Amino acid sequence: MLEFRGCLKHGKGFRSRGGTVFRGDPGGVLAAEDLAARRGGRVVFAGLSLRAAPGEALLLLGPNGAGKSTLLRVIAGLLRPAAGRLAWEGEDIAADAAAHGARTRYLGHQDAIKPALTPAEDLAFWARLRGGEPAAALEALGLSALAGLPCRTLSAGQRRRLALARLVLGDAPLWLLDEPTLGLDTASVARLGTLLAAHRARGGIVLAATHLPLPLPGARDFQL
Ligand SMILES: Nc1ncnc2c1ncn2[C@@H]1O[C@H](COP(=O)(O)OP(=O)(O)OP(=O)(O)O)[C@@H](O)[C@H]1O
Repeated sequence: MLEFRGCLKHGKGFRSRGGTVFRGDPGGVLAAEDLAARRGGRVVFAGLSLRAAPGEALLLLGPNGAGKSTLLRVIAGLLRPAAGRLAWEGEDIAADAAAHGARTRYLGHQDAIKPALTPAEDLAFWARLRGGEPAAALEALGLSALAGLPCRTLSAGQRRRLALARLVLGDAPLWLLDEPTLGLDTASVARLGTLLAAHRARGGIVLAATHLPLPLPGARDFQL
């Protein structure tokens, strides 16, 4: 059984160490209990429990096919668990899927970047849904100089940076990242490290699946 037990409820009205709160969501504890997932009729994992408190980061580790992406998709609410319970601040995430969607940023393998749009247009679209400043998001990932180019001309690493730039739009306390550094150069990995540190300092949670080194000091390993 995979375990990371010790689920405790924090009180409502959490304030982060930096004093900043997430608008519309005060931050909270994510807890999974006895979670199971099935794909293609096969059980990928079962009996999985974990907990992440504000400011914490979990590194999901394991061989190809272990279920890291599956777990992130389940936590994102994109895949229904076959068993078990997922809770935010003690409340089942299924009870309010819209609220869970609003508090979650999920970076998957597919980036859904439209080839004809520019990075500025892409981020403006997401900013209309989530809030935030596209220019600041471009700057955070070093994309300002590429803001007006059609996305079809971006390199693989530049596309990844654009997908990462969406994370910083709006206020979402739960970041779920699948191989976030794939294709990134050294400077971009460092930029991502700065973003992750700022997110955690505000009380945000990071769950990241990766086979590559990730700038997440103090992250707990979670083996699948
Ligand atoms: N759409 C799908 N339909 C059926 N089976 C799937 C599907 N997606 C994944 N699987 C299976 O689920 C299992 C877990 O896959 P998953 O992508 O979660 O693993 P992973 O740990 O993220 O792997 P990797 O390190 O290669 O990214 C694998 O055995 C895979 O074949």
